[in-house]
Amino acid sequence: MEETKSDHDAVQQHLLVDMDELGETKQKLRISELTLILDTGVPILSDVSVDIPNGLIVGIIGPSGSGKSTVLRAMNRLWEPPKGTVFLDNQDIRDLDVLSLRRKVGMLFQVPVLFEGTVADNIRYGPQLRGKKLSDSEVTKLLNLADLDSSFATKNGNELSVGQAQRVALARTLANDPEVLLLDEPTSALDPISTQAIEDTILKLKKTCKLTTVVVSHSVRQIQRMVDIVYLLVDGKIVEVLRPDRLSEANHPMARRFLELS
Ligand SMILES: Nc1ncnc2c1ncn2[C@@H]1O[C@H](COP(=O)(O)OP(=O)(O)OP(=O)(O)O)[C@@H](O)[C@H]1O
Repeated sequence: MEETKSDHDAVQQHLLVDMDELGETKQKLRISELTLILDTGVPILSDVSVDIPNGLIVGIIGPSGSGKSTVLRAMNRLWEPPKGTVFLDNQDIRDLDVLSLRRKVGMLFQVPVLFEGTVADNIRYGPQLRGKKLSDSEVTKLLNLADLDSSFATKNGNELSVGQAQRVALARTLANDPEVLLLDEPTSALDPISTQAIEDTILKLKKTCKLTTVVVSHSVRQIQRMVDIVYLLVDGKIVEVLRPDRLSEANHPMARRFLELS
């Protein structure tokens, strides 16, 4: 059945989240009625609206294939959303230079891919594109932020575990001084220790830098540990918006099933 504007409003009104209660009302990023229908006529996203308040961590969860990554990729134009659907600080991201958008809205993927060269080369890469050379102490600071010590700077990517490589990828993203961080199942390939290091870093960045973060995760536990607001996506539609401590109050049958099985 097609979702209408009033269905969307109903979802929003049903919110168990009071944005004022969360203390931040300014929207850093906003997705408004985003729809993707493939040429074959298959709908992938239907009228998806997501508010991402400044300085908070927003989670997007839902069954496999529900469209979570597509929503995330729209936020830094890895998938080009239609005009008038995604806004950063109230500016349509389609009107922004794509490279500067991706610097402001950094992304971390499920599996880290490091460039050839040392860890320090990787971390220096982004700033270098803008003509800035990070000093050794700046590289160390970024490594420390991602819970790695300075000895990693001279290592090569192929000497690292996946967990360490993911932390380097995080440090590399942070080197661009992003305003928003997009995390696409950032710890699903990692052991519990590396998972905790990534989660702790994100929580620290929220506290110290008020970094706005959007995380797609299959782990309900991770969502409960990290996020302020949870959007539940089912079959390309936002069906619930909840606080992480109130996930059990989800009404949508598919959302309930997903949460029970997770
Ligand atoms: N440009 C595209 N062309 C064809 N199919 C697409 C395109 N973009 C997304 N899809 C399809 O849309 C659906 C949603 O994909 P997406 O990766 O966003 O879901 P997901 O919720 O992140 O899934 P998972 O949890 O398994 O990673 C999938 O069936 C995918 O194959």
